[in-house]
Amino acid sequence: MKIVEVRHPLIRHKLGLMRRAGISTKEFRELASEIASLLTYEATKDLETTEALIDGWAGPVEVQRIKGKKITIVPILRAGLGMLPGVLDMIPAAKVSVVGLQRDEETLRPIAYYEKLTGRMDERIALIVDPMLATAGTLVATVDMLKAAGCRRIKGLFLVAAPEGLAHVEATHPDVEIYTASIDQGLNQQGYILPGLGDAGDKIFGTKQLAPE
Ligand SMILES: O=P(O)(O)OC[C@H]1O[C@H](OP(=O)(O)OP(=O)(O)O)[C@H](O)[C@@H]1O
Ligand SMILES: O=c1cc[nH]c(=O)[nH]1
Ligand SMILES: [Mg+2]
Repeated sequence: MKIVEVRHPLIRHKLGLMRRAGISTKEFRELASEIASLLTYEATKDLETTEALIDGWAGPVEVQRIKGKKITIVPILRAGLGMLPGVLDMIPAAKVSVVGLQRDEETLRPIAYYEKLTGRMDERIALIVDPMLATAGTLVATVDMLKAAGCRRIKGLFLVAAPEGLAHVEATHPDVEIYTASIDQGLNQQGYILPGLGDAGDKIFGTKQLAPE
């Protein structure tokens, strides 16, 4: 299975800023979006291009264009919305397919509450975006939805991933590619990633903060 921890200095620096206790909503949002742009750059390195002849300023010129039906971005509500602007900065014409899932705080199982996918999913590369890959229950349920809609090429972009979640994805959907800014130490008893970022949804939306244990 392809798992890429993107260890670029800009990403490492920005992720370090995100880990500070007491970070503001504004700063957390900005950094989530900036790292999302950098992860998108890495995750789209293998897109196929095709040549086209166009009228340039000095006459005909051969240029490259991305081939085929292209990409749909799949933000997972809520927290995935925090990465969406950064991904759209890199791929402004992409269709966006939104899914909504929330983890039950007791069982840690995801509850799906929304699904609105764009057309022709079988012809697109899906770029799932979510800041956190913890147990991976949310990602596995999202991939199930996308595959049921015919999607065959799926990549996931995460700010932080836990080894337990990566093992879960590898056991269930080894064809999915994962790009993350960091593979962290692991999960605590409440299913939060350590050292992690805390509750990414709360930090992006300015709702309740996770109290330190
Ligand atoms: O890998 P998992 O164990 O499934 O956990 C990861 C999920 O948990 C968080 O969302 P949350 O359920 O808190 O929803 P929210 O985005 O609405 O806050 C996070 O944004 C992921 O979607
Ligand atoms: O560490 C975690 C795990 C799940 N969801 C979060 O927001 N943070
Ligand atoms: Mg949350």
